[in-house]
Amino acid sequence: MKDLEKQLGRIEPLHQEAAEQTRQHVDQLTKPLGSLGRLETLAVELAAMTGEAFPVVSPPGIIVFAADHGVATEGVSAYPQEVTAQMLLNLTHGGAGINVFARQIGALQKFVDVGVAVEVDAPGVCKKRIRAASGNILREAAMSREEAKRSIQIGVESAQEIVADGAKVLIVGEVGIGNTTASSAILSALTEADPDEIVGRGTGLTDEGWQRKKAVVREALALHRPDAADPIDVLAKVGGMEIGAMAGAILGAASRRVPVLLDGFIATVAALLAVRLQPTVADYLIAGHRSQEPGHAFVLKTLGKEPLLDLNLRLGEGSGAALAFPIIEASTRMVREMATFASAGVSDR
Ligand SMILES: Cc1cc2ncn([C@H]3O[C@H](COP(=O)(O)O)[C@@H](O)[C@H]3O)c2cc1C
Ligand SMILES: O=C(O)c1cccnc1
Repeated sequence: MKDLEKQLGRIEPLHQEAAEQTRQHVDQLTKPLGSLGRLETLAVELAAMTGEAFPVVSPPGIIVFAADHGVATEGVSAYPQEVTAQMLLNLTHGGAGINVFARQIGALQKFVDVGVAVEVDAPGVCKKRIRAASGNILREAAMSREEAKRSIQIGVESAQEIVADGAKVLIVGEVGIGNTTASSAILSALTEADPDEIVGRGTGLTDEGWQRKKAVVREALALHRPDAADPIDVLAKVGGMEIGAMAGAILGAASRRVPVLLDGFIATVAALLAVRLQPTVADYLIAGHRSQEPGHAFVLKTLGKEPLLDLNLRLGEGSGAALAFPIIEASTRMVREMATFASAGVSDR
């Protein structure tokens, strides 16, 4: 995507010198060699991403993108479409799960409407509406190619804005009734995964609803035949605007050397889209948690990422990533605040 490259610039390779400096420093801290396990590798990864041997990850920035899905009328979600707009309003009032966890970690928060069916009039909503809900993928494309590109562009810009506001790590989240259906279709299209293996119950479908959802994904893929080698085609035909925006935001953060802490199934499918658009973005991703949605384990494996937490969550909104944030913050505090054997006068081996 040429315009995207122009807008992003290059996503820089990892900073090996900073990583090496951190690795050496971690080995001088007052603890048995390697005893802080994954925290140690995380600290080194964060140095490689940011280019700083003593990285800072606070404050994190959380962007929640909201959009509706035409396919929601096909009985693929346990909840009705109007919940998307209602949850967007709830987010601006600070009452959603992600608001609570965002406050807990002192995060900057941004809520972006990229295509909710009914416009929400609230001062906290950033209005970047592409259209009122995507098309029903059982009958038509989710959106045009131009609209898909626009969703990515909005994501890039939103990330650049929150980074300019001071965010040191990016978390992307979403609300959009029906978006686990769209994410499953994207994942199947990009990886040829069998819908039976990756389609889950989303918000809590009954057995019957779950079977219907699998059939919907299968039929939508058979109708549109998205081109796996063309991520924009996949996004346009079976995706969603908030998923495109999340992919764009992930690219936008990485282009500023800002690490991305991934949430659940939907956010991680967006990350896979981003990786297919620009493979180097993979170096800037940390998996926050593993969601209950079966496709999440699959997409994490495809990306080669091991999640920090496994708490049986299935909420989305960025919630699992926000809950994982204190772990990455701990890794940076370890580097910055622990004494070394030399400074503390503790005997080395
Ligand atoms: C009250 C409520 C709050 C939510 N917050 C996130 N989601 C999550 O559930 C939806 C996806 O699941 P499905 O594909 O089954 O519709 C998305 O809105 C997602 O963000 C919610 C869902 C509900 C009902
Ligand atoms: O894993 C997720 O992100 C998820 C799962 C179910 C419903 N909403 C989000």
